[in-house]
Amino acid sequence: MKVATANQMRSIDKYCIENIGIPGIVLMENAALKVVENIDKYDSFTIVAGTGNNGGDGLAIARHLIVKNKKANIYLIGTPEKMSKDCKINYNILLNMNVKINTINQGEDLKSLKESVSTKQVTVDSIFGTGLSGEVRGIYSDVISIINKYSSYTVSVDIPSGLECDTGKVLGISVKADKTVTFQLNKKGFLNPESKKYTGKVKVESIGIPNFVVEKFI
Ligand SMILES: NC(=O)C1=CN([C@@H]2O[C@H](COP(=O)(O)OP(=O)(O)OC[C@H]3O[C@@H](n4cnc5c(N)ncnc54)[C@H](O)[C@@H]3O)[C@@H](O)[C@H]2O)[C@H](O)CC1
Ligand SMILES: [K+]
Repeated sequence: MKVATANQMRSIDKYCIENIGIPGIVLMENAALKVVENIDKYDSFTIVAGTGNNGGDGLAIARHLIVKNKKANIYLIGTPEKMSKDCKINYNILLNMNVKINTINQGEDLKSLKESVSTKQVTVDSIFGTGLSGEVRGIYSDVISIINKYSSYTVSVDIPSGLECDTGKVLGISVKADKTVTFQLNKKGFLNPESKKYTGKVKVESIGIPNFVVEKFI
């Protein structure tokens, strides 16, 4: 099975968008729908989103769950100003749908997150993906601790947040997922036996990237 590094995934993404003309938001929507396919047998969710494209995936997942009349509590770590372009698109769609988005800035907000993670069936981890760089600290570390302590079933989007894509090493702290839905290709870090504690079962899902593009970079 082919495996990819973070840089290879970024190059594949870039080529799709710039040379083939598949907009990033289309890849993000495909990614979100594949995660929803893997979790839609459940009824209640806590979605924890960062401000990069991994977070954007999570916000799109939340939208599809809401449209399916599932109970979905959304928690955003970071400010809308920091959002990537495609994350912001999905954020604005939810605002236009009058969906409540809880922001986690300080300790007080963590109580609400703990309550949701403890009572909903599934926690969706869409904090960091291939863009994680450097140690996870502060509020991000607090959030991951809460997920690991109180979530009964955790699904990580693309990569458990806190796990380094290329090595499978934990950068300070990582989500311990029951399942990881990773996009298009398995990740090099998942070959590290130590990563199994954090990825749980790995499901590789195509997100509509043509094979010839993958073969160009892998
Ligand atoms: N072709 C594909 O595979 C697709 C993947 N998608 C998703 O996009 C992410 C990668 O998105 P990116 O914006 O590059 O990065 P992340 O969202 O993973 O995180 C970046 C985000 O986090 C901040 N950050 C990074 N390190 C730290 C840290 N140590 N502490 C705090 N904050 C940190 C950074 O500033 C950014 O804000 C990929 O994993 C997939 O989920 C696309 O959606 C579809 C195509
Ligand atoms: K993640």
